Amino acid sequence: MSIGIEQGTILVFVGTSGAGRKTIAHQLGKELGLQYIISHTTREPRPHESNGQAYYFTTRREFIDADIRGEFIQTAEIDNHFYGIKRSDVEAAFANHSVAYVIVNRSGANKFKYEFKDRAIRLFIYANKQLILERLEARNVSDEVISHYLNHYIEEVSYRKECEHVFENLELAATTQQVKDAILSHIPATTS
Ligand SMILES: Nc1ncnc2c1ncn2[C@@H]1O[C@H](COP(=O)(O)OP(=O)(O)OP(=O)(O)O)[C@@H](O)[C@H]1O
Ligand SMILES: Nc1nc2c(ncn2[C@@H]2O[C@H](COP(=O)(O)O)[C@@H](O)[C@H]2O)c(=O)[nH]1
Repeated sequence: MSIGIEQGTILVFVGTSGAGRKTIAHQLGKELGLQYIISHTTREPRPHESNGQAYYFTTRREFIDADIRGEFIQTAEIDNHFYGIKRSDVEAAFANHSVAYVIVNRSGANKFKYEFKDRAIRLFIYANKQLILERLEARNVSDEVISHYLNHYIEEVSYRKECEHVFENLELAATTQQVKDAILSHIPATTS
């Protein structure tokens, strides 16, 4: 069944980098049958990231050309890298799903809210800076990535007041359940 971009609901996972957005979003994506809309980026893949899974990795030239052709629904420049989600990927997601999700920063969340209005549900997930640092160090994440995460902390954390739902991710299973309950308050349990 084709829902179309005009009727689909978009879940916008936003928050402080490293707080657990990806872990929670993908877990619930699997459980609830939600379609992930993958971003395009010009940054280098990190260890364990493959093309078409975490991101579509692309060159600056390709990204700029696609942007000039008006292919992106939104773009952001973060730490000298471009990120964006293509309108065609959003349309493809809603061709056979009524609910899809994205994982973006605050400017991306604002853009989806502007485009989808009440059909955009912003789920803000955060943890305190010290906790993020400890979790990332425990996972042997590089110093460069850690400082990239923490440099944007203040800018991102202040966005929580504008979001429909806010979660502090202390205990993973409990937070995942809270996010699930919030999602199910907007959509039926079977979505695809
Ligand atoms: N409640 C939790 N307790 C301990 N570790 C957690 C918890 N939630 C997530 N983590 C771990 O924290 C790390 C960061 O999580 P994740 O990659 O999901 O964050 P993120 O917010 O999506 O970050 P980004 O998108 O900026 O990379 C992962 O190693 C994940 O397993
Ligand atoms: N506005 C957008 N933000 C995006 C997009 N894709 C990812 N992101 C956010 O960028 C930062 C950095 O991500 P990282 O993977 O390089 O650490 C993070 O907050 C992402 O959620 C996008 O298409 N648009």
